[in-house]
Amino acid sequence: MSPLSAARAALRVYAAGAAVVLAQLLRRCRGGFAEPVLAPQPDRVAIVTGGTDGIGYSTAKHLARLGMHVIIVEFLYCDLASLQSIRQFVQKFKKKKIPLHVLVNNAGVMMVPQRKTRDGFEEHFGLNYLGHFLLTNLLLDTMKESGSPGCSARVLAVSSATHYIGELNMDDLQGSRCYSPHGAYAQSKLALVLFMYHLQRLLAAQGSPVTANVVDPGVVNTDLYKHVFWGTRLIKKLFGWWFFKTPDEGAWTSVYAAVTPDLEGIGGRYLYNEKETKSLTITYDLDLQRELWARSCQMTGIIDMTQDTFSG
Ligand SMILES: NC(=O)c1ccc[n+]([C@@H]2O[C@H](COP(=O)([O-])OP(=O)(O)OC[C@H]3O[C@@H](n4cnc5c(N)ncnc54)[C@H](O)[C@@H]3O)[C@@H](O)[C@H]2O)c1
Repeated sequence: MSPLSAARAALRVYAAGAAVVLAQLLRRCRGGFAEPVLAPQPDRVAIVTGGTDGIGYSTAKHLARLGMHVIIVEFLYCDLASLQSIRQFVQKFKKKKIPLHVLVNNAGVMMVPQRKTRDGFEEHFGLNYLGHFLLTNLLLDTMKESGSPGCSARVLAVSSATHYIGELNMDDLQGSRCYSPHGAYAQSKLALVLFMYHLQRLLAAQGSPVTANVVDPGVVNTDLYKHVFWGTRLIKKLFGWWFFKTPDEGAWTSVYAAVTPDLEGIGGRYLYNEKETKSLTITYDLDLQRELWARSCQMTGIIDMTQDTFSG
């Protein structure tokens, strides 16, 4: 990415954020956000990555209140910036011999300075996207066993409105030529959408009782903003309580998508404010979905089952 493209990416991220904040403000003036009413979920198990803070903590809390057994990644230690740590986490989880009905791929970092994960991937791409790609793939067999027709297991990925201005640079996924923290964050959130859509097609083709959807929490008052420009941090500090959603409000779309009967058997959707909405046009590009999936399999060292499923 050239310096000019990096500046353009920053402006576009701020413009996308401002548009969401404005819409949230209008909604606040018209009565605000209402907590979805959901039925108890006893005997169901969920994993929420990044469940120690912010939206993830609120998601875990709400799911636990509905009666779910919730595993918070970090309490069962998992560093999503390390492929080895993810594999160890999955091994530990599987030793528990419990089912898995809901996986919320929520953890993330935003606009961090250029740095790498333990495996040498750019941090946004490696942690926000690839870490969840590996985690999900390693847990899929358990989820397939845990779901049943009429009571599917559910995979969710927490994306963001920034995906709308994201660009997937297949020639330089690690942003090594010219790093833009804004572009890298947006790319990781775009990759998550492509991932969920492709996964859903794969699961549907296999007739698996597992669905995959994307959730967008809106702009939420959390610590995610600690690396953004100081002026933005100041605005958040002064007006965040009014402009931004609270972490509980930000979690509602995740909680809704995790348990609502309205989405039973339904996947491949982008959900915002508990409603389906369109994602960026290129996210529906099947070739791009397939290409990213294949590259991600190579990068994480897992076998690509896509060819067998779609040709068989
Ligand atoms: N806050 C917002 O306005 C907003 C908007 C759109 C999308 N999101 C997305 O929501 C998700 C949650 O963000 P948040 O706002 O609650 O931020 P947050 O900073 O409050 O929480 C992030 C969580 O991710 C965890 N995490 C970070 N690095 C990790 C690692 N290496 N391994 C395991 N866990 C790790 C942290 O421990 C923390 O629990 C993120 O994916 C973010 O991109 C947030």
